[in-house]
Amino acid sequence: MLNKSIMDGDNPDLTEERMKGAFDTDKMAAVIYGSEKFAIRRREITESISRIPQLADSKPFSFMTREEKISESCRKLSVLSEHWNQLIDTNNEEEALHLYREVLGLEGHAFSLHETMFIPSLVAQANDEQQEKWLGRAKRREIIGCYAQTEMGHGTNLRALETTATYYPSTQEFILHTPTETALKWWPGALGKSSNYAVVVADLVIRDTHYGAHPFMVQLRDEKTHNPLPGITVGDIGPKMAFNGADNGFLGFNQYKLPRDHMLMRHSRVEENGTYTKPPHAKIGYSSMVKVRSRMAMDQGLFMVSALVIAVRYSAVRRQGFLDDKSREVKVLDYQTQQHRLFPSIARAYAFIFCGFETIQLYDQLLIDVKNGDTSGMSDLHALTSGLKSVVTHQTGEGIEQARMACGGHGYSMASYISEIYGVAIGGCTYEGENMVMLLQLARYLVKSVELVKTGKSKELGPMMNYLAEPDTQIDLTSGPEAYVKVFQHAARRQVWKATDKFHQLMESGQSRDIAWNNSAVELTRASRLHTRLYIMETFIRRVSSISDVSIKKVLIDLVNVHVNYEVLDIGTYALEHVSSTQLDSIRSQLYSSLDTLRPNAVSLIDSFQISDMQLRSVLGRRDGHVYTNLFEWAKASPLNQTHVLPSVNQYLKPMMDKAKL
Ligand SMILES: CCCCCCCC/C=C\CCCCCC(=O)SCCNC(=O)CCNC(=O)[C@H](O)C(C)(C)COP(=O)(O)OP(=O)(O)OC[C@H]1O[C@@H](n2cnc3c(N)ncnc32)[C@H](O)[C@@H]1OP(=O)(O)O
Ligand SMILES: Cc1cc2nc3c(=O)[nH]c(=O)nc-3n(C[C@H](O)[C@H](O)[C@H](O)COP(=O)(O)OP(=O)(O)OC[C@H]3O[C@@H](n4cnc5c(N)ncnc54)[C@H](O)[C@@H]3O)c2cc1C
Repeated sequence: MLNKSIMDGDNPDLTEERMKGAFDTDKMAAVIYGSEKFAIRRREITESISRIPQLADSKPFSFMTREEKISESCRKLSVLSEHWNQLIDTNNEEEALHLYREVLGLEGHAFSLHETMFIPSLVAQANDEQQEKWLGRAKRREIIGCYAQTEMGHGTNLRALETTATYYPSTQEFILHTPTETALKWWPGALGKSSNYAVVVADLVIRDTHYGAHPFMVQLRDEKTHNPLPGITVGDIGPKMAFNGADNGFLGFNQYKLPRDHMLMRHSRVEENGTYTKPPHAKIGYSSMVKVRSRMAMDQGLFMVSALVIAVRYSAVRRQGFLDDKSREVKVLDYQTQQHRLFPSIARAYAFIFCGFETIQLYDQLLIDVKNGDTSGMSDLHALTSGLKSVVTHQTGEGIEQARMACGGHGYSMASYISEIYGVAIGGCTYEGENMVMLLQLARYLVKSVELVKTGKSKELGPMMNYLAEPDTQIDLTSGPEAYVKVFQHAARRQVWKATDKFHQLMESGQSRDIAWNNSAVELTRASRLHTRLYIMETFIRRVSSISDVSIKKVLIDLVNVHVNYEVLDIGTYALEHVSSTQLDSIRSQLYSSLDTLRPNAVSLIDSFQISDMQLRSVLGRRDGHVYTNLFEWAKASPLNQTHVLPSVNQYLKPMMDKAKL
């Protein structure tokens, strides 16, 4: 059996799809998740969870209030606490994240930021003694932490954060203070009600000198009563577009005293007498953000996959309209428009996940290098992850929204759960640096790279930048995916140079650097996007070329073909400089035939992600494909259907109708 999801009693339309798949889904899972070992561990963890009934949702999530969602996730966390060690290797971050996704889903919970930013901040920023004191406690979950940086008035411009941490040598303490309303910390996940500790980012002040944003370990609540400590104002910021299982919070300090050794001092130090030692790299304190950005291609890829699992499975059981055979309606997955809506996103999701593996490894390596005193890789990774987080979050949002529309009316129902996936994923366009701002961070790096080429220093170009120094060449589009890489290189190079030239010309015309930058910003963001999409394409092709299993490689090459054709057409306006409109027509034909080629493997390609029904929380995306019966059951469970006559009918509608009858 090639597709391991085939089960007796499943919807025959889905079974038929799974029989058509030309590759082994377990083998594909090993490729997706980086190793056979981890793919097996994922399945084992999912299987073990299913044997603990208390970890199941106590009722459909979509019918829960915000308070119920928060209470439900806390209940499950307490059940999990009895099983951590038997379920996962607690030192393995990927296993922990898989466990969280399976049991708690994506709407957030008390530990939302604990694993993703609080512990990583301690790992990267705390010195050995501080790690000794707090890291073990955090890992054992004796304390719950979050990452409190953004303020009501400033998120993007970290240099303008208003919260101060003023050091007094006489008492060897910092005083944390919130000088204005806009200085209130605002947004941190799990801050409002759950966390009792936070890594707080504040402006370090010593003897009236401001040293800028630095991280501090701060206790917020009493460990026995969970009440806020004196001098601390903390609470929930209210409901959000999605992610409402998380208590994103506000936080204010009123002259709150903090011992000297609570500043995280791996890289910068304040001595007892107030002497300040600066870090080896000015932006080293930003590392927790780079850590999350380096994960975002993977995490967003998985968000997009969840929506695609739902849309592709549903499209294989939804029958509507006719093609040749007028005796039976077709699966909507057979329509070219449906395939065009979904398959390029499947390709992007695979590509994002392969990029994600690469950037996660790059971050882990950087962490080791920085510990050994080598900060030289920081700029490269900052530039790469800034562009990548911006492109993947935007394209993931587009892909999920198309997946929702591909499910027709039922996609709009919470029964599909796609709107929740969209709401959570789209937050990624904003958190960890607003997308435009991060594209402009990459643009700084691109402009500097062009300046190196212009001044004859091409040898100093960073990784992935050599193409900026290369001349345009003839492109032979029949020579395979590499030709499409060339098209992207041409388009990205041209746009990067064009934007840089514009910026330089504006400065030469007398504009200040900042004004010239602002007046070139749209062109600069375009350059960043093209450069990043080139990186994604190259990584995808490189990863697929490295695969040895013949059947897996074949279907992934089909997927690469969908990707490269779609991507080049999508940047048609830039590509036109290098590709004729006749060539674009031929790319269009190739795209349509590559959709056709991929069609028999569509369900197996998304089954390979092995996302459980528990995690998916979608009636439309059920693995067994029994959509209609369960849709009716789901609707019957609506709180509105627990009584025939609602109180509001008796109170308002009936009297109104009765009055109208008189
Ligand atoms: C459990 C399952 C997991 C799945 C996921 C579930 C979903 C999770 C849901 C929710 C999680 C939410 C987590 C979100 C948490 C947050 O949002 S935390 C807050 C994040 N905040 C930001 O990202 C703020 C963005 N702003 C910045 O990063 C900076 O202000 C800035 C980089 C935009 C500017 O910094 P500034 O200090 O003003 O520097 P510049 O003058 O612009 O640049 C000077 C040079 O420094 C270089 N640089 C900047 N940053 C870095 C860095 N990190 N590393 C290396 N270098 C850096 C910059 O490129 C400049 O270099 P040049 O001078 O050479 O050009
Ligand atoms: C779901 C979610 C979870 C979050 N979790 C956390 C958390 O755990 N901890 C935490 O500290 N924070 C958290 N945040 C806050 C988040 O990091 C910030 O909202 C984010 O960094 C954007 O900053 P901002 O809100 O100040 O946006 P703004 O900077 O105010 O953005 C508004 C507009 O201004 C534009 N803009 C701003 N500056 C520039 C510029 N220099 N050039 C061009 N355009 C510019 C932006 O592009 C955008 O269009 C979270 C946010 C969300 C939505």
